[in-house]
Amino acid sequence: MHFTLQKSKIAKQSSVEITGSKSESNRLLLLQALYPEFKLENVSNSDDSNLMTNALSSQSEVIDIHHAGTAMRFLTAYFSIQEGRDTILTGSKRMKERPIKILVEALQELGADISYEENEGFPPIKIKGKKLNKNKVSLKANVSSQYISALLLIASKLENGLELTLEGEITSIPYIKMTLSLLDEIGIESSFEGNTITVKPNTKKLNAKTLTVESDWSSASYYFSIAALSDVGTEITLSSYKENSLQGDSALVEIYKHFGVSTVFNENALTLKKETSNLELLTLDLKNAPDIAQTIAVTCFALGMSCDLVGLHTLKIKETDRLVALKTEIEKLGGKVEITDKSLHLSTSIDVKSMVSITTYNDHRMAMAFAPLALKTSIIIEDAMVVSKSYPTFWEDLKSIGFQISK
Ligand SMILES: O=C(O)C1=C[C@@H](OP(=O)(O)O)[C@@H](O)[C@H](O)C1
Ligand SMILES: C=C(OP(=O)(O)O)C(=O)O
Repeated sequence: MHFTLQKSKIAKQSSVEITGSKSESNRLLLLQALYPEFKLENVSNSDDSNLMTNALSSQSEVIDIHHAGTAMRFLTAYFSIQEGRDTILTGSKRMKERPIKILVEALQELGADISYEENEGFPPIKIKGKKLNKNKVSLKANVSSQYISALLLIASKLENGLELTLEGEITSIPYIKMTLSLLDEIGIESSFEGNTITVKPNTKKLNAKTLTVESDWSSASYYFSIAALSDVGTEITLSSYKENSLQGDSALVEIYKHFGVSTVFNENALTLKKETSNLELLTLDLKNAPDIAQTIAVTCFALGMSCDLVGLHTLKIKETDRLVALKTEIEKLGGKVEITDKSLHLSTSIDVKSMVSITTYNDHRMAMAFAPLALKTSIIIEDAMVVSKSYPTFWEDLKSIGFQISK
């Protein structure tokens, strides 16, 4: 279904509640399956977290995880240690193109029994759950941190814990640290020194407690963009957020200062305020926050700013090739974009074309990143419900703050 967003203006003050982080939820749901003694609040209502919940309680042999990358990677590790159980993990057409070999080889090295059902190195995979008897493994760390988090999540259930050696430059480090912090919150010990991560084994019951998931910072990014494109003085309040977040995308607070967006924390609420700004060339390395690259590129384009975004080497293997998708769609709107396989350069643009139809390529973040442009011009977002992968109420929330959206 295509949505038309008429050129809109938002209220001077508005507020939006966003549910729990998809990344934190998917980790905690897996940990809860391993350690049922703790409870969760503010779990993400995203499709990807629902798929994770259903997969963890499913008794079927074949589990289809659709487009959910973290769920695919985390469940590969989880089912590898479900002794005596056979599972086939499959997914969407795109999921079958998203590489998993580095994780599969690391698990096989630890003793797992995993084979490919179609193409080597890619889902679907067949996992024969068993006890893993080794505790040391090395893996390449520059392709996806999700492989590393997957291993860390099951590590405490291995007889001797786990010692992981990370090879090469480590990408998306905040996501690895998030995994270790959540292990620490539930009482599992670990250390991360240089390129070695160790996790201690655990056979005890953990102390029962309730963990409240912080709301999703990647979802918040679209409001940072909306604030940046709004009139000076506009305020948007988002909840529930913490000043000391486990989510690397909280770097938005610093990054959006370049666009004249200031932020104030008040208990669990975060208020964004548009101030005046200088529209200078922006250079950013996003290897620690890849999921906000699309938001930032579109904000720059809408404000007529040029930017150099680097550290984008993981974007090609996400829901779509996000570098190619960004170039194609920004150029439809009249922008000029140059890409390599790890960077994007946007030249200053003059006008944003009106009523352009944005293709979203089964990528929730393409739909959400381009939506704020409706503050500048009318725009069509194709296959708009793609947003449910991470943020199902996105369109209702946008309407509630003044966006004019019709089918
Ligand atoms: O661990 C996680 O929750 C995630 C890690 C990142 O992936 P990469 O490490 O593959 O960049 C990020 O892009 C993804 O949306 C969520
Ligand atoms: C890359 C993402 O998700 P995943 O890898 O879990 O599919 C994302 O949400 O932007």
